Amino acid sequence: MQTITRHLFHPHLTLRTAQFVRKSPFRPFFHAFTTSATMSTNPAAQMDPIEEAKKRAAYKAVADHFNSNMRFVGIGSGSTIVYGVEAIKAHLEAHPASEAGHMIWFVPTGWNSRKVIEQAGLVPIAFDSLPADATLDVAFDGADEVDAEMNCIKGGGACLFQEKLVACRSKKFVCIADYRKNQPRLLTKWPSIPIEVAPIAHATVLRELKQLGSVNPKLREHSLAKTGPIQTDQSFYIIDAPFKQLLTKKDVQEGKDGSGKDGVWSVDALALRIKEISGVLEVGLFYGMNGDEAQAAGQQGGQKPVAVYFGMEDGQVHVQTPSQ
Ligand SMILES: O=C[C@H](O)[C@H](O)[C@H](O)COP(=O)(O)O
Repeated sequence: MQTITRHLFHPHLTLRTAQFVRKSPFRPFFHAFTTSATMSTNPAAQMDPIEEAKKRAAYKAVADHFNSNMRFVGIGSGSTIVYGVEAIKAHLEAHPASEAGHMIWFVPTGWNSRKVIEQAGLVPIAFDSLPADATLDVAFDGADEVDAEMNCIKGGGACLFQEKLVACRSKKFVCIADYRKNQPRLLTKWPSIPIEVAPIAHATVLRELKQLGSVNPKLREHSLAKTGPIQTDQSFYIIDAPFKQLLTKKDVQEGKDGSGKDGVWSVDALALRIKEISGVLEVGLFYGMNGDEAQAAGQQGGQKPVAVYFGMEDGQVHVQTPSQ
């Protein structure tokens, strides 16, 4: 963890890191890094309870879903996944993959994710360098909010497009989060849906989102306004679109209308509708099938996690699976 923190404050990265920290959705990333640094340099210091919750969840998720025989492992983005990489590194120190006669390639979901992989001494492989027939054994990633049906909002750190590519190329996406993310419906505590858009199309996408019922969707900008919009790893923009709380499948089965009337949408209907807008690269709603369901249907992987590990306030880890 010390090396990760040192790397983030390396002079070459100062500007990018500072930009990363300033805007609010990225602050938790910075918080995790600084808190972790405090933890590792001052053993007497108390760890932030939220960071403790993330760490416990990450270690349990890795213990349950990672092993040294794996070949390709996806690594998501954000403050929580840092603990997942820490847990993987610890596992590999005790059970080296070389003893199993091979190496493990770690597939990042963006620039920051790749740096976390590298600083842990693990070996990254770019998504587009994967062998054509390779399916990832597992992908670990965080989320901004998770509903009762394990739909997720992602993209608070602007990495949703590559995260979705990696999740859909993995046998299973395992989500790691703290208790604040565990909500009955999406958009309960997390305020908006991140949407990655082509810069030239941002104004028309904003207009269409308003027509779909989004109240005051905004282009995500650096807090220093003159530095302009945040750019993703694809050099695209992010729009944060608030909507009314999203209905689950169960809500719809019980007769609620999630077709967009009066701005009330179900997760699936809204995700599909937003994806239809010209200029949208990807929407930060992870929904539909999980990896197990996708493989049973002859596909590679799914957007939804097969399990969500929530670090709870009481020190426990709650594991949510589709059967619950
Ligand atoms: O774009 C960022 C990703 O979707 C993150 O996985 C998500 O924002 C959760 O981040 P954190 O672990 O920092 O809460």
